[in-house]
Amino acid sequence: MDMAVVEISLSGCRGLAYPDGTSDLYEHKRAVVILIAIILAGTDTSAVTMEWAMALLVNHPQVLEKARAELDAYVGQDRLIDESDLSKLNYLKAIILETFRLFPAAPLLVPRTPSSDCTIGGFDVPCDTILLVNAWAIHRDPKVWDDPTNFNPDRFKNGEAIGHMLMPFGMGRRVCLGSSLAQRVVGLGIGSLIQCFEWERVSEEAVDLSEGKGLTMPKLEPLEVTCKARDIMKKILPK
Ligand code: HEM
Repeated sequence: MDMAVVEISLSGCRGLAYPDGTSDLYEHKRAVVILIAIILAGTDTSAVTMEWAMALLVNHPQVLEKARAELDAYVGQDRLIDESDLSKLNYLKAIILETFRLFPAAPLLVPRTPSSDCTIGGFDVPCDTILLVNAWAIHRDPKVWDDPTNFNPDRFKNGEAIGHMLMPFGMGRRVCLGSSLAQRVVGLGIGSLIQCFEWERVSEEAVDLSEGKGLTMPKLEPLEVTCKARDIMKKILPK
């Protein structure tokens, strides 16, 4: 298909315009729906994950310190973390995996319906039953994880997720198509926050990690923290 111009307007569809002057309203609608799905599925999920990661880090200053040391060793204080650095930052990757484990942004994944009668885990499931996969519970199952409620990035050696029990992006045919982008966005976001600022809780009390309600899983109380710019900020901000 030739390149086409998608014109999105609040008032509705204007058509998908091809270079040869033709247009296609149906294709246009499909393109808009896909774009909206990507924006909806891709923004809040990543933002919520970064908030959980920061909440966990200020509650575990020794983990934050170790992540800062890794960033200072591999990236330094003269330039901002870049996408190409992420593959070397194993501890940062482990922090993000551990955040995904404890607080998956889509805890029930996306509902499934079997197209024929089947058996799942010993249960007879009739065709068209709506099934929910509770990734949140699987991620905290003591049969699968040691000390499951403890935030311990070291369980992901070399920043690698082992096995199939970590499923923040779902699994199978309908797996999240933005998972690679999301891991980079969250990695760069959290990495630059750690590199550029010193973070602390607003009080001695640990940040409350209760979950709120929502399509994605937000913190019940929005995160409040204090931050102080590190020296790198003087170098990277325009004079
Ligand atoms: C931390 C960030 C993200 C998390 C935790 C996340 C999680 C998920 C999960 C659990 C699913 C359902 C998969 C399943 O049921 O097997 C999903 C689907 C999807 N995600 Fe993500 N996602 C994230 C970021 C993104 C981004 C950045 C994009 C796009 C740019 C995106 C686009 C989508 C789309 C389009 C689907 C539907 C796929 C389908 O039904 O075929 N997601 N995501």
